Amino acid sequence: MAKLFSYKEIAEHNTQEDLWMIIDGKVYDCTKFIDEHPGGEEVLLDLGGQDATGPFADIGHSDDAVKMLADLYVGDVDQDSEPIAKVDKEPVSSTTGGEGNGLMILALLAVMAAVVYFYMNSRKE
Ligand code: HEM
Repeated sequence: MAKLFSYKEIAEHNTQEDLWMIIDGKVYDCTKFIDEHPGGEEVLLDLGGQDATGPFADIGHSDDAVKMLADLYVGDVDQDSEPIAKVDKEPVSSTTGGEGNGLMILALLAVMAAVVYFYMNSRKE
């Protein structure tokens, strides 16, 4: 039976010296392949420890590329394990962004109100 790895465990393999990724529920150790990848090492490093199913498919990799995966296979994803929240910081920054936008709209409204006020006043004179 294939060895099962939790999302958390897989996520820890995200460096140039130790790089795993998930494609179609399977776990691949791409460490030795980083230097050989025709698409460059950057894209692989960016997806280290994560699910690369979408990006891998989007490129339209050849059958040869798909066959290469067999050599890198180390096991399967434990689907019962807790998926890693993509980027923890994201909701925080988007909330801050939201607040920033709200303040910006308020400031704009205040400026517009002031402009209208002065315009009306200047017409009265
Ligand atoms: C371990 C997994 C991967 C293997 C074995 C692999 C293999 C290959 C191979 C053999 C090629 C040459 C073209 C082809 O035969 O399709 C290629 C190109 C490429 N790969 Fe990957 N790849 C992997 C993962 C990824 C991932 C996750 C990305 C993320 C975006 C990626 C992006 C690219 C790009 C941009 C090219 C260049 C395409 C071009 O210039 O036409 N690859 N890859």
